[in-house]
Amino acid sequence: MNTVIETVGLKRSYQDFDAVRGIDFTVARGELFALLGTNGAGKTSTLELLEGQAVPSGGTVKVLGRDPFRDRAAVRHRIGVMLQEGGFPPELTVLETVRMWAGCTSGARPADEALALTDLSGRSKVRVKQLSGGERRRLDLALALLGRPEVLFLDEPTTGLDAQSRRDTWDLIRELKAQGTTVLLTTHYLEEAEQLADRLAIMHKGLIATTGRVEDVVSERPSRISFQLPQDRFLGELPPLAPMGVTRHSNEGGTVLLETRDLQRTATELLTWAHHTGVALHALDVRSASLEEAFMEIAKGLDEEETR
Ligand SMILES: Nc1ncnc2c1ncn2[C@@H]1O[C@H](COP(=O)(O)OP(=O)(O)OP(=O)(O)O)[C@@H](O)[C@H]1O
Repeated sequence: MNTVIETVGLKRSYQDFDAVRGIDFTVARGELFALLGTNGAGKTSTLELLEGQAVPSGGTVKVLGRDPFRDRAAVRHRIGVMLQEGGFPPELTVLETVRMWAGCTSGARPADEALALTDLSGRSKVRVKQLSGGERRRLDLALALLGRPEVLFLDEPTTGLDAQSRRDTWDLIRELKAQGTTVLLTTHYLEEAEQLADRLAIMHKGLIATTGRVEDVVSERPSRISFQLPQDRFLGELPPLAPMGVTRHSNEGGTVLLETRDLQRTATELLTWAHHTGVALHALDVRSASLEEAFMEIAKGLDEEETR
């Protein structure tokens, strides 16, 4: 594996508050790694350490084999950074902003190319202060792409974008990845991680709660089947639940909920039973585990552990 980003026991504290409490992860060349987490989990604090904007309080971070803070001169021109809130001079036009930035970037793409990539060509003469929130995000991205970076750091790149712009940005990120760019992004949109990420980490209160490929993180969670039995039927009439693959069950207010790690087997056996006994399962809902459920359970589970 050609490791491009590596953190070991990485920590960041603000005065006496530990925002990042020792995290380890690696990102290989050409990979897209998504950092997810609840508000205040420590994503931006981590990203800033990777970008060389701050010194860790503990542990180590390497980007392209170097310390991004100490070896800033060697690393800076090989990375692209899209901050959560880029600050631009409000009176400059979009084109002037890109040209100004290009002047400080070695080997910059032509300004027109950066604007075309981010679908801002039609807005080049508009002053920055007149852009919508979504257009500003795209201008941020255009600037991050100017130096044809090997590694791209994107902090919530599609926040504030409408559905179409979000999908266009995903296409652009996929294209950059196909060209070999390594991408680390933070996002609150779980669908974004599902669409783009090769691997992800879910952070909670300064720690990584789980990490892996999307399917691995999701497969740790159970799938669910829920339905209502007719009033003259009882849960006990079903075949034994454990051999059907059911790991947990409940029956609240007439709604039966079955959890299973073998959705196909459980659903098949349930429907076969219903067919043979002539029972109608009302409001039947069969649902695979999703990243959203994994996320919610992790956040909830860790909170419960802390309050114990
Ligand atoms: N400069 C600072 N001084 C003190 N505390 C800070 C500072 N910056 C961030 N924090 C705190 O550190 C914690 C982590 O913040 P961070 O911005 O890294 O979280 P995040 O995961 O990016 O959150 P969000 O999803 O809300 O953007 C939060 O509790 C935040 O209040």
